[in-house]
Amino acid sequence: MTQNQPIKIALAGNPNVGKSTLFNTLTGLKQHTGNWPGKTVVLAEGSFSFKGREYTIVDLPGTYSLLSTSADEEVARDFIVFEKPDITIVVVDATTLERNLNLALQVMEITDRVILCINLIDEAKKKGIIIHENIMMDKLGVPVIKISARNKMGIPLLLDTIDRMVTGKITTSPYQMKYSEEVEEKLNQLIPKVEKLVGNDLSPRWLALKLLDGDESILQTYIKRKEQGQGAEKTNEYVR
Ligand SMILES: Nc1nc2c(ncn2[C@@H]2O[C@H](COP(=O)(O)OP(=O)(O)OP(=O)(O)O)[C@@H](O)[C@H]2O)c(=O)[nH]1
Ligand SMILES: [Mg+2]
Repeated sequence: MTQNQPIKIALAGNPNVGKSTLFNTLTGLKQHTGNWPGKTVVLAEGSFSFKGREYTIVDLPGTYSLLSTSADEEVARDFIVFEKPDITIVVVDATTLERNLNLALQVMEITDRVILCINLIDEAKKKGIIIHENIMMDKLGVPVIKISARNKMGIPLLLDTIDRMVTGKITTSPYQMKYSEEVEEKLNQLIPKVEKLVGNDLSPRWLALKLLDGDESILQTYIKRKEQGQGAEKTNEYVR
């Protein structure tokens, strides 16, 4: 992250949680949004500035997981893995928080530069749902911000949190899922080998998990991109 290059932000989240609404709120762009799931199929990129810094922001397709069982999941996952956004904002629906956290935990396995954005807080209030963001923040190890993207509520705090993350005033230590003893043992054997292959390019633990799961697609993509000399700069490839 250098001073004169824009900071890259990715918006990830389940379908229909308000990612595009937040994207429009932040960028002021009039991107068309609708209330049916899976609508975002190509990546839209916008920009904004805050406290003298330029940001680019990419609206990823809505997915329930990053297991690459669908094209959308693969696009979202590959963007986070290979384009390495400086910050990934995971947008979740305050009224279906538990289900949404599945994706958040998966993102947190790939990158530690995560902000959890709990959207539709107005709907949650109507339903009497109370969310203790400080407890969540402690448990998850990343900033947790309550917003209503449509009503532009919580946006100043979100921007401030982005700024403090960029300037290193906030450091994160995302909660890492622990697996069974057997899996953890295999991971311990595999991680040093994976580290030799990918160094710091990808999270070795996450890649080792994928390999244990029988998913070699990320490693193959990594090798292919390496051969083609594609670095983290090639964002435009994904962008409309
Ligand atoms: N009540 C309420 N509705 C919201 C809020 N934010 C977004 N919505 C609505 O939620 C619906 C989905 O919003 P989108 O921004 O299209 O959601 P998305 O996550 O981009 O959806 P996909 O691209 O399909 O994954 C729209 O009808 C929005 O108006 C909010 O803060 N409160
Ligand atoms: Mg959308």
